[in-house]
Amino acid sequence: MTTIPILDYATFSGATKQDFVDAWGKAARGPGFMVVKNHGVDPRLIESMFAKADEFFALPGDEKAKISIDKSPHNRGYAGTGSESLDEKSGQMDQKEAFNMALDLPADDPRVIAKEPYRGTNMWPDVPGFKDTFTAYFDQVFNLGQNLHRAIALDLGLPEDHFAEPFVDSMSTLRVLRYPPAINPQPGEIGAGAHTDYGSITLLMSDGTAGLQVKPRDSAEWIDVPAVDGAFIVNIGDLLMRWTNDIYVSNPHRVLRPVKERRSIAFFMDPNPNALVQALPGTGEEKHYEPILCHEYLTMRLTATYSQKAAS
Ligand SMILES: O=C(O)CCC(=O)C(=O)O
Ligand SMILES: [Fe+2]
Repeated sequence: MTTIPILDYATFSGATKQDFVDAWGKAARGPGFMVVKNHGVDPRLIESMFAKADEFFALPGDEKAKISIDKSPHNRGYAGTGSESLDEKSGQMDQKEAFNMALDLPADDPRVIAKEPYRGTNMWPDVPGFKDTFTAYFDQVFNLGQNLHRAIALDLGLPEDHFAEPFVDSMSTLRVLRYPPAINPQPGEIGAGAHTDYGSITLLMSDGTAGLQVKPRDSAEWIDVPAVDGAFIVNIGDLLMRWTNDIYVSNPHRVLRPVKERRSIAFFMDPNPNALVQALPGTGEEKHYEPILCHEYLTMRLTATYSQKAAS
């Protein structure tokens, strides 16, 4: 039976640094999911994130619709309940609402003017302190993610700063999610359909309400991902699986419809849109994937997620 390991980030220094790297490597090759505690992200900031997300989700529908993701070519803004299907084959729309933000570039940035993929400005709701809280959280979690990529590099026998460059001006996305409670949930009813994440790693903070499950590729069973108070759930995404030529595993996961409201904060750590993701040195002679640009891969996956709406 697969278990989701708990890693202590405080050990990633000094005499115990290699222990953390080894624990990371084992988790990344196995379930592809781990709990990371003592991560250094300010607990008061996490609390503020949930508070600001609650204020936002409580706004009237027409207020949230003003910043609809449909108006953004850059995957930003508000996605309403029933607008996404992470499991395109299920025929079910996800029962969740969400708000996304990413690197904010001014309208006169040459990359915005040139209409480079995923380069643009955020759409903010009219909630006092929302932008500052989200921006501060984005920065702290991105910093943690960069440090975790140092552990990844060491585990793969690469220079510790190997991943610094591909994450300059990254297209990482911060997303808050709210799953409304099911009045009378039926077996198999989902909040978020089975899927793998698209990027490098995801750092997820939940409010502790159960529902997230993972199905390791070698398992027929869905396993509950434990909610450890204040800790991040970190999982491997598809681009890191491609980068490591399948040494690391990006595993399918889903969220069951909760009986009480559930909120989570996902930080999808994705490289620079123009980063070329191809098998890293030392990951084997036989290449399992064609090299792909980060933005090409993301567009392919996001199009599938939203296409159900057009079809329905
Ligand atoms: O809300 C969660 O716990 C997980 C959400 C998720 O897997 C996703 O948005 O990719
Ligand atoms: Fe996910």
